[in-house]
Amino acid sequence: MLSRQVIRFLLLNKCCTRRASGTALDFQDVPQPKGLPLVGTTFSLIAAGGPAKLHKYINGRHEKLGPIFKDNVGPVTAVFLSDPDEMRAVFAKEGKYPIHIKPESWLIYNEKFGCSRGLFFMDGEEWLHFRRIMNKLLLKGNLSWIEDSCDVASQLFIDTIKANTKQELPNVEDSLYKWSLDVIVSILVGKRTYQQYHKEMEPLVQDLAATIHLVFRTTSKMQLLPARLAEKYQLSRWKHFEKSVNDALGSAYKMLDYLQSNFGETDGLLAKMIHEEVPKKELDRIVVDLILGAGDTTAYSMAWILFAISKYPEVQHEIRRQLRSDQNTPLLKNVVRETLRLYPVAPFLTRIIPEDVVLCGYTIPANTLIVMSIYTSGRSEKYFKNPNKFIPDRWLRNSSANSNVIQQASLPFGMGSRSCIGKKIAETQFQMTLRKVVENFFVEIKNADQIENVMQMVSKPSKPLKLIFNKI
Ligand code: HEM
Repeated sequence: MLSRQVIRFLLLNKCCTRRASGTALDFQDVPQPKGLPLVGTTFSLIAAGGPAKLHKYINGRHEKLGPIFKDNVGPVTAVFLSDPDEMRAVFAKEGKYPIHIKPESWLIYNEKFGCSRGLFFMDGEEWLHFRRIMNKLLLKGNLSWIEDSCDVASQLFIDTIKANTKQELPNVEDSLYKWSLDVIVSILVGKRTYQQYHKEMEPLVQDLAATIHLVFRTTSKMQLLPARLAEKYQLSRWKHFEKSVNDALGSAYKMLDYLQSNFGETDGLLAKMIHEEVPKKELDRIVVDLILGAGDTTAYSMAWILFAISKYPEVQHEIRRQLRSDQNTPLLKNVVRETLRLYPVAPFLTRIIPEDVVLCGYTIPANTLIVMSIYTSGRSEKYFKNPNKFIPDRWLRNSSANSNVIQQASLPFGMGSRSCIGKKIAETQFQMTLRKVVENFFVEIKNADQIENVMQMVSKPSKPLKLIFNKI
């Protein structure tokens, strides 16, 4: 019998040969798991642990079927892809207005309440217009103002920890949600204003953190249900979801109104958007969605970073040692990269390509849903030596720890013109907070062995982390 690795090697080689000879196979030949018509493998997914295990379930499918397979997700046929080179081919064909899918429950909510939303929900010319403005403000040029804002917010987090040293930090998740919202509000109004007024804003930030935290729980509970039916029959899950979104949008708009009426003219993002003449209505939509988009992604990524450095204490010691001689040590950046490779909070990226595209040697018809398995590519043996090990130095140029690492094999923020607009904010806040944590504390974890990676809209630790911050 052929081993799994041999089968994978043959599949990969077959892809390359077909691509080189220019003879693509038909869509119907794309490998497919056995499943019931219509529901596809939904039942196998439930048996494998439900949506919480989706990334691992799809990873298992890739191990069996190779870098490409197709499967029914409910009534839709999707193509799953895990090879980084083939993903690059998808982004190369995504065109001027890349299309990604949005959670059905959110689309129904937006439709029901006539809710216009920010960048993630925009499409076509409208998306491109506002995306260009936001690229200029958040991804290009001098971004030292972002560092300044992250500095204030990460210091607030350190102060929270200082009040809880030598004992388990209670409600780590809540503290991290609060920290992620401190960052985004500080970005909106600028460092000086946030430094001066954060105490006054505290109840609003706490309220935001709580309501946004809840929305992600209720959205993930909608994952396996057909949202339209759940709404039509007013199932309790739908009702909880609808209420939580009302509350979260309500508190985000309340915060925005407060910031605009008091601090609209400061040196933060709000003032920069006004300067770029973003109309009030669109400014509100975009900013509210930045607030919502920042919450869970950064809170759980930071949780994974704390998990990683407490599980690998030698990494903590090394960061501290390197910081003494080089404040700009690449190790901070590489710890963040390595954490996001192993624990990407968004383990899948989606695209719908408006023309036929050849992937792994198969012709994929226009408008097919393509799901890129970032969790699987980030743990690919082809690109990462000892893929399941946490080795931050593998990202060093000319690293002996890993000579064949390539950027596109780990895409936590996506790729191309529709990649994450909050990437620089997130990277800056992680590095800055990590630096401050390591400079002030030695972090221990009491339950590392019990922590699994589960999906609840984003991938997160299965249990609250039991972290102890020892002052140094
Ligand atoms: C670890 C942190 C984060 C991760 C891993 C992450 C991941 C992603 C990914 C993968 C996408 C691309 C989706 C696609 O290609 O279709 C995306 C888009 C987006 N992200 Fe993030 N994100 C993070 C933090 C943030 C933050 C801090 C903000 C807000 C300040 C934010 C706001 C957005 C928005 C608005 C979009 C939609 C962009 C568009 O459609 O043009 N994200 N994010």
